[in-house]
Amino acid sequence: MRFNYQIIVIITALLFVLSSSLTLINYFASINSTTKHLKESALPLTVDNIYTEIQKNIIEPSLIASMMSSDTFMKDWLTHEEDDIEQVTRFLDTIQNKYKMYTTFLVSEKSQHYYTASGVLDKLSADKAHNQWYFKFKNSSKSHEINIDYNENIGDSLIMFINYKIFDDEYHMIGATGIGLKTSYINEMLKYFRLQYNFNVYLIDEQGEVVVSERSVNNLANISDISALKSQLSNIINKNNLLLEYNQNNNDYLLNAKYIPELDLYLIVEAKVDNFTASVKETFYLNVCISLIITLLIAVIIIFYVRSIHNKLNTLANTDPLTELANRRTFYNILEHSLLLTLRNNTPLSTLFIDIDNFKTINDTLGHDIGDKTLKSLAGILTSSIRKSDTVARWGGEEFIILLEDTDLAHANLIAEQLRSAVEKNVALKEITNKGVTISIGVTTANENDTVESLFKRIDNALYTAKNNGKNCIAVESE
Ligand SMILES: Nc1nc2c(ncn2[C@@H]2O[C@H](COP(=O)(O)OP(=O)(O)OP(=O)(O)O)[C@@H](O)[C@H]2O)c(=O)[nH]1
Repeated sequence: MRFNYQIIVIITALLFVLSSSLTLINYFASINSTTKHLKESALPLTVDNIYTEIQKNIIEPSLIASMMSSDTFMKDWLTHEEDDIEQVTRFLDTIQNKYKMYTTFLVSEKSQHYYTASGVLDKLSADKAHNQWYFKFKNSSKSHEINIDYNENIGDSLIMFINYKIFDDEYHMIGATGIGLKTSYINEMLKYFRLQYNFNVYLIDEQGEVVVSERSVNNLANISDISALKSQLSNIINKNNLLLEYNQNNNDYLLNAKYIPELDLYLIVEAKVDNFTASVKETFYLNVCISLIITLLIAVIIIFYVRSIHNKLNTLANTDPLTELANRRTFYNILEHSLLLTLRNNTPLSTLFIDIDNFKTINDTLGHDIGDKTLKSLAGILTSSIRKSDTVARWGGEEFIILLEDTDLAHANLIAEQLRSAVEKNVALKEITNKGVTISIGVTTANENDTVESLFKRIDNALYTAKNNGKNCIAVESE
């Protein structure tokens, strides 16, 4: 019986396909739920959180600047010849310290003086490059603006200015005031959003220009520079709380835009989908490896288990359970093969057919167990008496058969006689049966025309003759 590996391969493949399919289904379900969670919950919630943070960090300064611009003291001071500078510097200093601003300032349209908490810092001139912001702002229609700029009078760091125009009662612009925040502080805030929520956060104006962003991480100048978003600018501007999906450089992004009226800017919160599905992908690869290992382990266990059953069945099918000798079927196959080899190699092949004399009497007088013991003991004697290359089998009942390879009739006769004598004298058999056991043996040798059947017929005749000749003897049936 040959071991069939094909079925093991099919079972292993089926197991692998099954576990891989489940892992794949699980993977796509996880990706879907992660993306859904991102779209429907994480992103909108984060936008609200960030909006609150921005309110705290930018809107509050913006309100302070707005409050400064409408302060009556400021208006009065500007319209009354700017006579007591100390008064205005104290005002600017109080606001700066109270709200922990980096700087506070006031520009007088009339004198073109730039005041800070330390006094007059500069005299503005349209010719000076770093004063250009004021003249642009003055000429714009905006009442306030956010301007990120250097101010060489304050220091070399980049500062975010929140500028508000000051109007008199006739709505003439009489100056500008506001506060300055260090952009490193804004950078820290945006960096916090990125690290805390894994989102890229920035603020754009109506033209799509990026007004506030985390420098060194986000170098985007205008949202239209993202080709996938070029056509979406009007949607971002017109629809509040817009959710967009786009692909840039083979990466999927989700973008949520929200208008912040206090700043007149649009908050953009952008999520790279891969950043959120990376752990799902890692889990997927891990699951594939685990299912592969488990499938292989199951395959190995199946192979070992099926092989052991297969071996047991093989043994059961080919051996006699009582004596553990080859059974009739096995012997038949071996004989068939040996006959072919004999013909081909022209070597002699002999067989001995052995029958225990009066075995029925042993069973009847001493019982079946003793009969079994006698059979086992005789099997041991026969096996140990022949060469390893020869075959001994239990033919059935109390009959045994021996195949003697490369043995002619004379030699087979000699071996038969030795066996007969050894059994007759065997002490163990005498102990088992009290009076000992004898056997009759039929001997023959194969000729070139022999088939398994013709050889059996001859050897059976030989045994019959031996029995008829009085048992405990050998009879030869020549070829
Ligand atoms: N204990 C035992 N007895 C068996 C087994 N197989 C066959 N027998 C018995 O062997 C006996 C064979 O009896 P017979 O065929 O009459 O042969 P015999 O008594 O040896 O007589 P001769 O062959 O003429 O010497 C029968 O009683 C069977 O029941 C077995 O496995 N165990």
